[in-house]
Amino acid sequence: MATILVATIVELLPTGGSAVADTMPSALPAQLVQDFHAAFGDHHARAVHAKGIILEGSFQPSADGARLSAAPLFRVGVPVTVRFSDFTGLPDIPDTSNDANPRGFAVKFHLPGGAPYDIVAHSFNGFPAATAAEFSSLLQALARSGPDVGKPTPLDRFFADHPRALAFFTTQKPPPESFATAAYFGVNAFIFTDAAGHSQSVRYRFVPEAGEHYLAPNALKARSATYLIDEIGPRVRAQPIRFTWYAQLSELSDAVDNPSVAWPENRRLVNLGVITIDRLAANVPDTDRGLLFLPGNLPEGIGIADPMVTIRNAAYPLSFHERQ
Ligand code: HEM
Repeated sequence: MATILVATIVELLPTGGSAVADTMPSALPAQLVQDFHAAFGDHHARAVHAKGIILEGSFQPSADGARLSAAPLFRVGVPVTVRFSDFTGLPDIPDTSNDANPRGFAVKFHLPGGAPYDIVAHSFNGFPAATAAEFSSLLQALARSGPDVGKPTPLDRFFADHPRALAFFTTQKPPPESFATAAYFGVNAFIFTDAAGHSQSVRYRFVPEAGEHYLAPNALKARSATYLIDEIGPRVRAQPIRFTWYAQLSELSDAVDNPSVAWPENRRLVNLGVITIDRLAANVPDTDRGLLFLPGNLPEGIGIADPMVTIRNAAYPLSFHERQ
């Protein structure tokens, strides 16, 4: 049944992986959710980043954030809910697995008045595909490349034509010591508009106050399949976990619609403020099931620069409804 559905949707899709495809409100979001299921199985959980843990805290803005965007968020501290996660749609993926990279970091800012603002980031400064349509092709190649498939697999062929996808899967950092010791990247670009109406494209990054620490192979061997989930509770009870949130400012030559290319490291980073995580949430199935982070939930003063965000924003609720 699922195969027939996917085949039908594939016929409806525009061919190729152009940015134009990402602006179309086509069947692509539904296709992408099916692609995740084909690649990872459907476990009645998040289609991807299925394994995770929820914590609570607050955001305190910096003065520089308010200069860059008129968003009220940068004028007042607000509570946040965050969820750290492992990659793939496998709810029981071992935290020690390399396939669990990149790790996820999603933040929900509880703004005054109740309007939501969400950021959904991961621990790699880039993405394996330039557009959502290209990402769909990658997931389909992955799904068709099981251990019994002869070489070159569809994934090998995809990598041969898409070196950035190969780099994504082969240059991840080792598993982190803790979810609190990885840096996270927003990857897609957004537009900040200041009080005078001046606009600037930015990409987000979250830098851990505890420093970045990753596990050497020997140390990893001693860790359990749930070491990240087990570690974060005692850590946050002992002391708050902090991340500084930065906006990386684009320059004219930086593409805002291709998250597979990281912007040069010499681009200016503006400190937007600090996220302080100070307690575990009630990590019961109802809480996790009811939590939806939407990358297109934006406050006034922040807009979408990368069309991939629009497709993501349509795909996440489909997965959310499936897992109710
Ligand atoms: C076309 C590109 C993408 C698609 C189609 C996609 C799709 C999805 C879907 C369907 C979910 C599950 C939503 C839910 O059930 O609540 C999800 C979750 C997630 N995605 Fe994406 N995603 C894309 C790009 C990205 C990018 C660029 C990042 C990181 C920069 C990212 C990071 C995450 C994370 C961390 C979660 C877990 C959120 C949570 O904790 O609830 N995704 N994605």
